[in-house]
Amino acid sequence: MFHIKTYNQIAEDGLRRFKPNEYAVNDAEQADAWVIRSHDVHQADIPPYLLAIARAGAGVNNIPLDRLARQGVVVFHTPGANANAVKELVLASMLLSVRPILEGANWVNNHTFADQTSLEEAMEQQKRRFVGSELRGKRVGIVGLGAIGASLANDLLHLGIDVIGYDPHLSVDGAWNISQQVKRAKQLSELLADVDILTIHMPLTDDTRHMIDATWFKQMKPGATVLNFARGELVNDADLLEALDDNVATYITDFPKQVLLGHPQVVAFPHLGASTHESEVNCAIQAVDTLKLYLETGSIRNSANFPNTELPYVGKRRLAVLHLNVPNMVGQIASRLAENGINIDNMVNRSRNDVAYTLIDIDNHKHETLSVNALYDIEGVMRVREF
Ligand SMILES: NC(=O)c1ccc[n+]([C@@H]2O[C@H](COP(=O)([O-])OP(=O)(O)OC[C@H]3O[C@@H](n4cnc5c(N)ncnc54)[C@H](O)[C@@H]3O)[C@@H](O)[C@H]2O)c1
Ligand SMILES: O=C(O)[C@H](O)COP(=O)(O)O
Repeated sequence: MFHIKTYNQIAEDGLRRFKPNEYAVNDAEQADAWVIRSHDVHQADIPPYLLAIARAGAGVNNIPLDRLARQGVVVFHTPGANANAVKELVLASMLLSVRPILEGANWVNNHTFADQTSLEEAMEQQKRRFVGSELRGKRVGIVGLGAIGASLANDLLHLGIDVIGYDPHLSVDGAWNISQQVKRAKQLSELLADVDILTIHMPLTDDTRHMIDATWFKQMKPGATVLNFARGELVNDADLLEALDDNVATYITDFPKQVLLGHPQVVAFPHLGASTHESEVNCAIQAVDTLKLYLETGSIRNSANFPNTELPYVGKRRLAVLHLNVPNMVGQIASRLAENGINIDNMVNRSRNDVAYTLIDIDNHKHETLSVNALYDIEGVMRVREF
């Protein structure tokens, strides 16, 4: 029986995939794994028995990935599972940025009128205040062409928008998802100087924190809009406030900051990007499925801190070893097994940055002689599991 603890609102459709005879959800403090959304793991105590954390969502900046990797805790996330929800909110925000839709709705809802005739007269008189423009023909710059950015780029083309993208780390597979009509900026400056709307879809990391600052804003056209549905900490708020007094007309974000609240040129949503039923279900299902795969077979899919490592589970005795990515680990593991008279039937080893993972299927009938302690004795081994 595995024990699972959840943080935040995780869709029932996902949690139902934990079969009650094999998993207990939120019934014990000592959980083998957590399923979370934006829960801040940086501040959490990580118990030694915790095997994995599954983030039902894309961004993993709320999780100390490297520290957990060195503690042998595998972190999973759900790439792409909420991309459509975010894209649709970004599209809505782009429409809000060119037409004073909210202002018009607020005006009509916040007034009282003597009768229908006076309502209609007031409307006809006032509607000139709410004239906007159209998205068609505008130029949009997208920074980060991953799951959200790529899908957005393709849809914007269908709306008659000129799209230019920038992503220095774009994978070949990622590039295949993007229409050839999306222009590619080789330098960020090519994009910034030229767009009416800039939208940010890159992750928050130590390299990108506060990256969007005066050097970006100063290159932008007067009257430009900036959309940030990625993370608040990507932006230097002081520089943004100066830019709003200068050339940037509007900032629309999913990540409200105290210093920006109430600013007449800022529209902020309470982190609603992934908050659709469809996206919450997608994320929960993907998170639970990858977590179950790991807990039940040792295979790692969609991890954010360990290499993806899959070995079809054929019911043989299996060892799963999380270890540092240093020379001769596989050799030492194989020697220890040989010393115990154990024959390796199948094996896979993958590395990612400082850590690595080795999955070994061994001959069933020899298993009595095995002691995982023999593997823990190897320096650099973080965790050994047996199946
Ligand atoms: N508002 C929300 O509710 C919500 C929902 C999902 C994701 N997000 C945020 O959006 C981010 C992107 O999500 P995604 O699903 O598209 O992730 P993704 O991993 O599919 O795409 C991120 C892209 O950013 C690119 N990138 C990395 N560093 C870059 C840089 N310095 N300049 C330009 N591009 C860079 C990567 O190469 C990648 O293609 C997430 O990391 C998360 O922070 C927010
Ligand atoms: O990175 C993400 O997936 C989003 O920010 C969604 O966060 P949430 O799951 O807390 O809504």
